[in-house]
Amino acid sequence: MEERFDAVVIGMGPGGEVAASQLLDAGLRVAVVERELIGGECGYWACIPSKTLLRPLEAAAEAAGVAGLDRPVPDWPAMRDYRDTMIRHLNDAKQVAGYADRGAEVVKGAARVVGRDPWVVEVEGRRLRADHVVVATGSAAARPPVEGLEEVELWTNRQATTLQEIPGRAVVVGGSAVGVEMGQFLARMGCEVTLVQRSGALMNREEPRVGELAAELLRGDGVDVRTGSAPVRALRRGRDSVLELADGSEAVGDVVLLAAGRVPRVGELGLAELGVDTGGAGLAVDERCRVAPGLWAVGDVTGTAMFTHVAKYQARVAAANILGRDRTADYTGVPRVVFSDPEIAAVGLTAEQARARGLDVVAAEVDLPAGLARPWTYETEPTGRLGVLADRGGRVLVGAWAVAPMAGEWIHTAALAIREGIGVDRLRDGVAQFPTYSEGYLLAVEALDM
Ligand SMILES: Cc1cc2nc3c(=O)[nH]c(=O)nc-3n(C[C@H](O)[C@H](O)[C@H](O)COP(=O)(O)OP(=O)(O)OC[C@H]3O[C@@H](n4cnc5c(N)ncnc54)[C@H](O)[C@@H]3O)c2cc1C
Ligand SMILES: NC(=O)c1ccc[n+]([C@@H]2O[C@H](COP(=O)([O-])OP(=O)(O)OC[C@H]3O[C@@H](n4cnc5c(N)ncnc54)[C@H](O)[C@@H]3O)[C@@H](O)[C@H]2O)c1
Repeated sequence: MEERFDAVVIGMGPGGEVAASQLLDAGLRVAVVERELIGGECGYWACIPSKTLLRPLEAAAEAAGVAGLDRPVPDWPAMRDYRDTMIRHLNDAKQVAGYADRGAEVVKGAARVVGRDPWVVEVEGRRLRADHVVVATGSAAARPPVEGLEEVELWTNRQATTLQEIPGRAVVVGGSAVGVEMGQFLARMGCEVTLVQRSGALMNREEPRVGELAAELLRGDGVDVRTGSAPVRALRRGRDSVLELADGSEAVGDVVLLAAGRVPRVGELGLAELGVDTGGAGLAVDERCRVAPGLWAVGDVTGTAMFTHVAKYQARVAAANILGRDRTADYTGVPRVVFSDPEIAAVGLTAEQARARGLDVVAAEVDLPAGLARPWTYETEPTGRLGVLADRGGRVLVGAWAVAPMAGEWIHTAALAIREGIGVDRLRDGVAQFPTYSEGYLLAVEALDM
């Protein structure tokens, strides 16, 4: 027998939760399907535990960096306990009850789409028929094709973010957001970290300068950063987990942490069998987050910028369209923040991306302590760099990055300017609060040769 719904949401990470909430609030009859925990990767094994673990180390470094305070000593059992509170001890009973109270049919189990026109979703022997299906199944850690990987003590983000004890030595494979955040966390907790990055630079989707600064800050924490090298073979030597690298060297640890990207969770849904194209780097969606009539996808599964804020944004776009309000997604000016200490933030285009779009761009980089008061009131040995990129023709900002304290907060000035097309001349007329890091934008736009 088929149970009938207006919408079925598959996967209840941040994308699924926002989609389901909007549809429930609008009075639709909604079934939500989750095979693990409501809250998704983000809530239990990604954003929330990683940011919770990084914060005490940032606070300790901040205390050590001001006059008159000593560096506090991290209390690992207390940090671990708070992390466990934040990840709800991997228990989503309250979330399940909360959605049921709001009128959702909550179904725990792995969903498969088994029928089209109308859409039918099968979970644990139940058949859920719906006018709309929202796929929000997220992504899993990519496993690089390295011979012998099964031999070593292998961690993904899941083991890293729920770790109980700090390993003595770790090899981190991948040098972008996960690698930089977890590499710094482990190093600051006393672990000997080797970070192996295939690309010639860390954070290789950002400006090369950002990668240089990221490498500098990790090296400052004692991380052995090896760029331009990837593992070719893995093996166990006694208790050691060993990676042989393409350049002939070795990286040795007690654990090997995979931070080499994510793979959208598409394959197990049965969509290919129903004629849906699943061949790309994610479930392809149009600007309304539609895959096919009545079929929608949001979040990491779409392979679009894999961030929680993007998943939630796409969910708002898809829900609006399901509810009959025409809305399209615009990814201009979406911020990208790595929560290292100091934070690494970026938004918009890199110079290379801008030139590929035919823009005539001009860049400027400023040393914030050289021009501002705030870095000096903030810490005794201040650091901070801000870069901006402008289009000469349109006289607007098209990109920005910052490596500085709290950059993840004040990058939003640039995000808004880029999204709304606020002109360089208008920014040059800006008045930011004294003394703040935000004043850096005036220095940077004044430094632009245009
Ligand atoms: C270590 C780490 C740190 C991160 N930190 C940040 C950060 O600070 N900020 C940020 O913006 N992003 C961060 N990200 C990225 C962020 O976690 C993802 O972009 C976000 O989780 C995507 O949300 P989602 O809803 O698409 O998917 P997910 O959070 O992956 O949720 C998908 C859900 O679908 C369920 N599911 C899958 N298949 C099925 C099925 N067949 N049937 C039923 N249920 C299914 C899963 O169990 C899961 O609960 C981080 C990622 C990692 C790995
Ligand atoms: N603060 C945040 O918002 C945050 C934090 C963590 C993760 N995330 C998101 O989660 C996703 C996954 O992050 P990620 O850092 O794992 O992936 P990523 O795709 O951003 O970067 C993977 C890195 O690994 C490198 N790499 C790939 N294969 C390799 C190999 N075989 N050997 C060595 N290096 C290799 C790549 O050059 C790349 O720099 C990203 O979309 C990221 O934006 C966001």
